[in-house]
Amino acid sequence: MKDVSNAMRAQILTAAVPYIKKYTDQYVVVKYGGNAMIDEELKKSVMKDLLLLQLVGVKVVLVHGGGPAINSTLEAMNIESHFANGLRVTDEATMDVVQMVLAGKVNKGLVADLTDLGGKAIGLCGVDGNMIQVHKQNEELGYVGSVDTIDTSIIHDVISRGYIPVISSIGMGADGKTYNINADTVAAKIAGALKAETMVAMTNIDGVLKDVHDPGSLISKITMAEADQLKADGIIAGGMIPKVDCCLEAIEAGAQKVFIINGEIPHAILIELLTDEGLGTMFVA
Ligand SMILES: Nc1ncnc2c1ncn2[C@@H]1O[C@H](COP(=O)(O)OP(=O)(O)O)[C@@H](O)[C@H]1O
Ligand SMILES: CC(=O)N[C@@H](CCC(=O)OP(=O)(O)O)C(=O)O
Repeated sequence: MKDVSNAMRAQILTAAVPYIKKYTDQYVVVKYGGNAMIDEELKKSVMKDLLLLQLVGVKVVLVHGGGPAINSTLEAMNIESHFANGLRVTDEATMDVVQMVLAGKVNKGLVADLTDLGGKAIGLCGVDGNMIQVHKQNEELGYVGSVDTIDTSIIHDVISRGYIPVISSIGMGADGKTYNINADTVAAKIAGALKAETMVAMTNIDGVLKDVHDPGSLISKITMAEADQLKADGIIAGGMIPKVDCCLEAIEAGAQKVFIINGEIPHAILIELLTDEGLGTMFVA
């Protein structure tokens, strides 16, 4: 019995070799957030997958959100949450909480998980090293930043030293203030700035669906024109709109492989990248 399972394990590992070769030395920007990040065990399993990718030579960049964690902290502090077009209206008090939760609790939690699993990770936000420079998107949204430039030098440094950069979506304004940015947007901008070949957005749904209530209606491959049509038809709605927009932006910036996958499926990222079996939605030009 033991021999059979060992043989099977070896078969699975060697079957991944041609896929691994495709990604070796390539940047893979992973956006991880939302509800897919809530389950602690699942989170550890995702971190293990990222470490495996790093071990086989992939330059992993982890960009994280944490919307649900911000919501629950705001609620505990009796601060109301408001959103406009999927973006959090961020006054000064809300910004303090966003920074505390994202750059503190969530970021350090992910770094701790990666470290505990034997990996090497450095937690950063866009304020560190003035990495993500922003301007105020508009007055109505308050401290929400629109990205002007990304300085990738610190990302290169961290990766060259063998660490996974773990980046939270907070930017630095020319006015000396810190700004809240949607984490999908940060992932797409970083993918563009790094000229990454691959971006993977992990969420809590299988990908883009023709009918949001029917998991069988998954669209495995979607072009930019098709995505625009589905948005116009109201089929891509809510939180999926900014996510799809960011995927399209990554494609426009030159990424070849852009996916939305369900982070709640165990080892979804390994299955998507290292097997023939496409799990989620792949974006193509
Ligand atoms: N056509 C669609 N296909 C899939 N999900 C959709 C679609 N339209 C709207 N959605 C919604 O978008 C949500 C994903 O966005 P969001 O919750 O903001 O993700 P995250 O928190 O991971 O960033 C899904 O859970 C789903 O409810
Ligand atoms: C401006 C804005 O909306 N920022 C987001 C940042 C976190 C995020 O994007 O988290 P998820 O990826 O988990 O949704 C927020 O405050 O919720």
